[in-house]
Amino acid sequence: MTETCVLITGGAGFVGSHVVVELLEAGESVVVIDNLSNAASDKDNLPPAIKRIQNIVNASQRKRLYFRKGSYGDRNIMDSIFNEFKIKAVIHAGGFKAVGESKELPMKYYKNNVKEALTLVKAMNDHDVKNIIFSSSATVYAEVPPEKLPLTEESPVGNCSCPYASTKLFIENILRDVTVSDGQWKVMSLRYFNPVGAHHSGMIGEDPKGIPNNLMPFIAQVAVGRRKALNVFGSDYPTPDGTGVRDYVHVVDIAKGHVAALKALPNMKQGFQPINLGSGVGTSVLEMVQAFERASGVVIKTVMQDRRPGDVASMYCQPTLAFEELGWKTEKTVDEMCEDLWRFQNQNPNGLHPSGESN
Ligand SMILES: NC(=O)c1ccc[n+]([C@@H]2O[C@H](COP(=O)([O-])OP(=O)(O)OC[C@H]3O[C@@H](n4cnc5c(N)ncnc54)[C@H](O)[C@@H]3O)[C@@H](O)[C@H]2O)c1
Ligand SMILES: CC(=O)N[C@H]1[C@@H](OP(=O)(O)OP(=O)(O)OC[C@H]2O[C@@H](n3ccc(=O)[nH]c3=O)[C@H](O)[C@@H]2O)O[C@H](CO)[C@H](O)[C@@H]1O
Repeated sequence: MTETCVLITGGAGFVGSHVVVELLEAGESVVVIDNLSNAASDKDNLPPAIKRIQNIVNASQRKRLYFRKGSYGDRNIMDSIFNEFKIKAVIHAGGFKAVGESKELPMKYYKNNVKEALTLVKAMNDHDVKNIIFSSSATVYAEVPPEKLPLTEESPVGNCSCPYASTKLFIENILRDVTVSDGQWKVMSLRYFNPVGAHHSGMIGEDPKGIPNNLMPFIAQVAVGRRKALNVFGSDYPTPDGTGVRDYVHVVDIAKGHVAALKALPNMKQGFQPINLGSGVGTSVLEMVQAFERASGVVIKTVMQDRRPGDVASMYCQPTLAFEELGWKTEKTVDEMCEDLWRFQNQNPNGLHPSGESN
């Protein structure tokens, strides 16, 4: 009999790998499609992230995990997956996400994130798979004055600060339009705020290529001795300590949000639903540094710098809709985010690359 599975694109990546663990633990069978464009690979073509997931979960859960190497934009591979398995829903976590690179190479982002996603959606439609959970981002929100915080799903979107952000909004709009044209489609667009941390086991976590752009991987690499000091981008923001404030959320909480979304999908009142995944609490750069120092026992050297172009002073969400619609709220604290990230960084000072080198 054909096995019923959840298909996840980008399942070897940071968020995707944590989602896969939570899905398996929730009893789902899971097919991962990833082209390993931003995930470590091994000679046998089974990426280290997938091997490590196999070690985290138990034997019966391991049997329910399948990996296919390829692009979600490759119609032949997608057809073969939809023919081989009965896919009950797709979690679309694959794609490119580097803000700076997207400004230098916008076409690369529009092709991979938007054009290839069209192929995925068309393949789903042709195989009558009409349930999708999309990895969207808080970056779709337009900048608002501080008095308009927290951001709700009704807050204005658009005016995107970079091509990456535009691709996320394009995909949301495509999916929304598809639900309007065909009432059988159910789409949940999960707008992540700042996912950080790692799995409690220390086996999987964020494995950025080159110099990290984001705060927490950078702090972790300073702590482990790979970088000399953290550049704090801006100390004159209108925030309590002058540094930027964000809504950090543990990646395992984010992953659990996908399991909750999967359960809620069949009972959705409307075809398209954006949902914020955040804690609702803002934490400053210096507060994150202090939390990481507590978790690691390492003093993080900081150097105050000018503001990073495109950054906002403060950004955090109102997460009440996630609780109403999904019964989801964050459970893990900033200290747990730092403790788990530190465990992962300590156990894997050079990331997940099998040769031990940074990828
Ligand atoms: N991590 C964040 O801070 C964050 C915040 C908001 C939204 N998101 C979104 O969440 C998703 C996952 O982010 P992440 O942090 O896990 O990134 P990631 O780069 O670690 O994971 C993405 C995965 O997708 C794969 N991929 C890329 N293009 C592909 C293609 N055409 N076919 C198959 N696989 C492909 C990559 O190899 C990688 O393993 C992305 O869509 C990202 O835009 C991430
Ligand atoms: C402009 C930009 O890149 N935006 C992306 C970044 O948002 P964010 O800017 O929210 O996340 P981030 O981790 O890059 O930065 C968080 C905070 O730390 C500050 N900071 C960051 C790095 C550093 O070396 N020093 C430092 O001070 C930064 O100015 C901000 O105040 O990540 C998000 C995912 O989590 C989304 O992908 C955003 O699109």
